[in-house]
Parts: sequence; structure tokens; C-alpha cells
Amino acid sequence: MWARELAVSAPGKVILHGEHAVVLGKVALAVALDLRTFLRLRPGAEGRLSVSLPGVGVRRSWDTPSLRALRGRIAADGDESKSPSIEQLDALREFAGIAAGASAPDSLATLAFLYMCLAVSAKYGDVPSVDIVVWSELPTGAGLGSSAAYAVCLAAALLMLCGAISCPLQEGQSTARWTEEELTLINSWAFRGEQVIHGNPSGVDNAVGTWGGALRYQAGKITPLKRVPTLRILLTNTKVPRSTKVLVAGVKEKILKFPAIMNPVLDSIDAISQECQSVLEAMPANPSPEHYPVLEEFFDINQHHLNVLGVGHPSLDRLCQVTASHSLHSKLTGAGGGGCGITLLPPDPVILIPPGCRAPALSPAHFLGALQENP
Ligand SMILES: Nc1ncnc2c1ncn2[C@@H]1O[C@H](COP(=O)(O)OP(=O)(O)O)[C@@H](O)[C@H]1O
Ligand SMILES: C[C@@](O)(CCOP(=O)(O)O)CC(=O)O
Ligand SMILES: [Mg+2]
Repeated sequence: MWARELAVSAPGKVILHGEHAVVLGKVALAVALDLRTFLRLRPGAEGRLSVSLPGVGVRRSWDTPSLRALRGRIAADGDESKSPSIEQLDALREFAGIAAGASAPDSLATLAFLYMCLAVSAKYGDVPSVDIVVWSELPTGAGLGSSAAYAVCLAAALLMLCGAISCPLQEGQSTARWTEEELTLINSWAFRGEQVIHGNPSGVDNAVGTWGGALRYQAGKITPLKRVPTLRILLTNTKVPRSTKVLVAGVKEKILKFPAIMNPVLDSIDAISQECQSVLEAMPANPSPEHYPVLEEFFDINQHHLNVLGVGHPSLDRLCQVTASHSLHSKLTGAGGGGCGITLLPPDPVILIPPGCRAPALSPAHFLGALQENP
């Protein structure tokens, strides 16, 4: 029996350098955004679990005895270190009436929800009767880690509902945070949610969604950046839809096809991330213009590399051309193929904001300022 109404939230992220290469064990640098995903849970009708995902048009409700029966079929893997198996996902698709291979946002979101719900409860006990609603300030499928923020919110809520982690919110408090140990557990289950959505995630997005801030990520190792200067970054959404799962699979195919050509590209991206980390950590808190050329060159080189990996898009080329005509440097962020690009803004530039655009405050990790196109 769950008697409280409360909300959980997790931030999206921007990858500065290392997207795609990080899936293959290279270094990535990423930072949290102050655009968040929210999950509200409240007591539901007895014997029912309901979920509403307005961002992807899902409204579903299941009776808990049939979920318990289904759980028996996936219970063998109720372990946060194991990946979802094809058989488990097939069983869940059949239960939810999702066609094999369906990759539309609603199908993946429902599948991830069911998988996490059953895998967590197989390990920690029943999920009580609740109504869950998840919504987001993040655009879906645009490279800002909406899938990970969704998975982090689900992991935190489900683990709390099953009693695997505490509910840190005391009477009279408006916000609270879990302990490091609890966050580690949340992160490991969020990774499994990402596995359902991405196929083969690196784990960088769920790490930022769980811990926030600015961090270096490599093969599961999360290291907060020591000192992060205040940089201003313009965030542009091309609005070209794409799927991270498809793009990550495409990169893998290319590497298998041309290993001798592609592996040096991944090594070079790794070197860019490492050099960029050193430069950022050596910069003063408020950098002056002479610190920018090297960061701008890193953006340019990495954008070329990402095009070589096959994750560019004409809309991103256009972003790079338009910003270059104003002496600004851009690269894609996240999986590419459309989605968002980032542009480094030198200190105190004169920026003309086109009509219909707005300049929200994006500064979670004392790091980003951004402009974003109106939705
Ligand atoms: N608010 C949300 N509610 C439900 N599902 C979501 C939400 N945000 C993201 N998702 C899931 O994540 C998928 C997008 O993930 P992905 O392709 O990795 O793009 P990104 O993580 O860059 O936004 C969507 O198709 C959907 O399944
Ligand atoms: C391409 C990749 O490096 C980042 C994907 O980010 P997003 O889903 O596009 O926000 C994949 C990953 O790290 O799992
Ligand atoms: Mg994603």
C-alpha cells in the first residue's frame, strides 16, 4: 500500500565530446542541463498499476495479478547487473500488444516501463497499486538524453515503491536527495532502462541524469570534473527526428566494416575528450577570449569525425555553416542524425536573437547558458 503523493525528477544532458566513441569504451565529457523530466506518483485504484506518458501518447493500466504472473517469466534476471534478454522483451511485447521490432517512442517507452517494473519487483518485491505520470521539459529524441532522464525517474520511483531505497523526503521538506549508495543503485537500474531504449548504451546519459553536474565518463567510471569554467553554449534543435538506437547500431556496423579506418577516428575522439578535460580544468573560472580558440578547434575536429562515423545530417551541416559565417564553432551533441547541435559562444558576444526564439536560463552545473528555438 502506497499512501503518499510525490514527484521525482532528473535532468537531461549535453555531451561536449565523446558521443558514440563512449559506447566503445572511449572518454566522454558531459554536463547536466536544467531541463528536466518529472515523474509523479500517487496512490492508485486497488490492484491496478497505471502509467501515463503524455509526451509519447501513452496511457495504460494493468491489473497487478497479471503483472505478477508475467513477472514469473522474467524473474530469473531480476538482477541489476544483467541486461534484458531478447526472450524477456518478446514476452513483454506480447503482453503489451507491441509488434516485434516496433521502435516508435510510445512502444519503447511502454516496453522500458514494463521491463523495469517487473525486473525491479522480481528482485525487491511487489510494486504497490499506484498511478504514475511522466512528463518532460526535454525534447524527445533530440540528443539531450530524454531517454536516460525517463529511465532515471522510473528507476528511482520503482526502487522506492518496492522498498529497495528510502523515501528521503521528510514531513515538511519540499526537496530531498538520495544517498550516494542509493544513487548508485538508481543509476544501475536506469542503465537497464536505457538498454531497452538504446540497445547498447554507454551509460553516460543515465550517469548525468542520476548525479547531475559535469563529469568525465569512461567504461562505467564516473569522475566529476575538478573545475568547470563558466562557458556559454548555444543549443539549437534542428527538429530533425532520429533514433539513438538506429544511429548507435549504424556506427557499430561501420566499425565492423572498416575497422582500420574507423578505430583511429575513435581514438582521436578519445584524445579530444581528454585534451578538452585538461584545458577546461586549467582554465580560470571566468575565461577570457584567448582561451577559446583551442576549444573551438576541438568542436570543429570532432564534428568532422562524427561525420566520418556517419552520424551527421544536412541540418547539422547547415548549423555549422551558419554559425561559421558569424565566426562561431558548432558540433552535434548526442547521437546526431538531426537532433541538437551546440555552438560555443565567446565571452560577451553580441547575439541577435531572431523573433520567435527565447533565451532560457540553462545553468545547472555552473556551466551552460543557451538559446533554444521556440517549441
Ligand atoms: N517523457 C518521456 N516519456 C516517455 N518516454 C520517453 C520520454 N522521454 C523519452 N522517452 C523515450 O526515449 C526515447 C528517445 O530516446 P533517444 O532516441 O535515446 O533520444 P534522446 O535520449 O536523445 O532524447 C523515446 O522514443 C521514448 O521511448
Ligand atoms: C550516442 C551516445 O553516445 C549518446 C546518445 O545520447 P542521446 O540518446 O542522443 O541523448 C550513445 C550512448 O552513449 O549511449
Ligand atoms: Mg537517449
